[in-house]
Amino acid sequence: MPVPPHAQVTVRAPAKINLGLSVGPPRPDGFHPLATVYQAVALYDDVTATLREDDADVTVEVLGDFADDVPTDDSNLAVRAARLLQSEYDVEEGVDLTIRKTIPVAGGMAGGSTDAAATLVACNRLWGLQLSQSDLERLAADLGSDVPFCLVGHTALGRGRGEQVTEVLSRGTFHWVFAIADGGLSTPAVFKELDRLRPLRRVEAPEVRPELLSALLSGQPAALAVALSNDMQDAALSLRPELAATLQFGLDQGALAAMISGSGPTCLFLAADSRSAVDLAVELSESGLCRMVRQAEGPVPGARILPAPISR
Ligand SMILES: C[C@](O)(CO)[C@H](O)COP(=O)(O)OP(=O)(O)OC[C@H]1O[C@@H](n2ccc(N)nc2=O)[C@H](O)[C@@H]1O
Ligand SMILES: Nc1ncnc2c1ncn2[C@@H]1O[C@H](COP(=O)(O)OP(=O)(O)OP(=O)(O)O)[C@@H](O)[C@H]1O
Repeated sequence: MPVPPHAQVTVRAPAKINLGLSVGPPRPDGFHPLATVYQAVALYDDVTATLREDDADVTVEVLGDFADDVPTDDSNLAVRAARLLQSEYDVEEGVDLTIRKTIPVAGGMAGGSTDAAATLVACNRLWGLQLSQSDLERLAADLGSDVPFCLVGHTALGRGRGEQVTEVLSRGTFHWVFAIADGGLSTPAVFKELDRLRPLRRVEAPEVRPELLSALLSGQPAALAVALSNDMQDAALSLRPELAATLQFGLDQGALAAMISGSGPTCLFLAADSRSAVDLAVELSESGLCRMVRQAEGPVPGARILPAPISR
């Protein structure tokens, strides 16, 4: 039976990378203050929300490359996002969620966070809540530090624990290649390892490097390559030393820069142009150093509703 309009909404949700990730000493609440520059890249999960009119249940089904690694109970971040909307706005309807996953799980690319952001956008439309972008950003911050950025997308500065997001000017398009590792890394475990490796008294307040902001304004990949930084890289490499060989391989094959993505273990490479990105992706695929390789451009917008398919 055909589904009536607005009984089903699909939202496209991008992965994020951190072009700069500066981490301060832990706060009393256990979170670390950050100064980060996020960029949304064209590697997407699609979240489809289908209305349940007869009850308030929330269900989730996960399809795609990494489906087996994603929980389908109430710990799924997309389910948590739907339930948060229900409880805050006394919603009496339910939703069936389908996540088509392309973003690696526990890969340092905010896969779960972006599914949560997409679910907020989808259910806002599905349930006719008419919440503003700033309402959604407030709810997003309750779901996770990366979730507000996943709503906003493009290139943005993240402060606080990462949830305070302001857009940053960036010119042009950058070409990224991702080496996706076997298995994931737990974000809290990588923050813990970072604290173990650094003598805390000497950890300074987090800051964004001015050369990163000017490189983004210039739109020049060579300028961006020397401005990238990630304070979590040493901690991720300490937990997964074999990733150093993947980073070095990419540099040997002509990447302008190589870095761990967020908390890892995904390795990201900046290519000079789309042609070099294809060449690098082929070499990495044949290297046997990673589970799979993906290419994506950035920046791209945050979670966005896709046009409904045309039906007869
Ligand atoms: C590593 C990054 O991806 C960089 O953008 C984020 O900081 C992580 O963001 P996230 O996965 O949305 O993290 P949350 O779900 O908010 O927090 C998960 C756990 O990570 C740690 N955490 C997270 C963010 C932060 N600024 N400091 C932290 O110490 C805490 O142990 C927290 O309990
Ligand atoms: N919708 C979801 N997609 C992926 N993982 C989810 C989801 N919901 C809950 N999880 C759980 O969250 C954990 C972290 O997954 P996620 O893919 O968000 O990590 P990440 O990309 O490293 O996060 P970040 O970059 O925000 O730190 C997974 O191990 C999984 O158990």
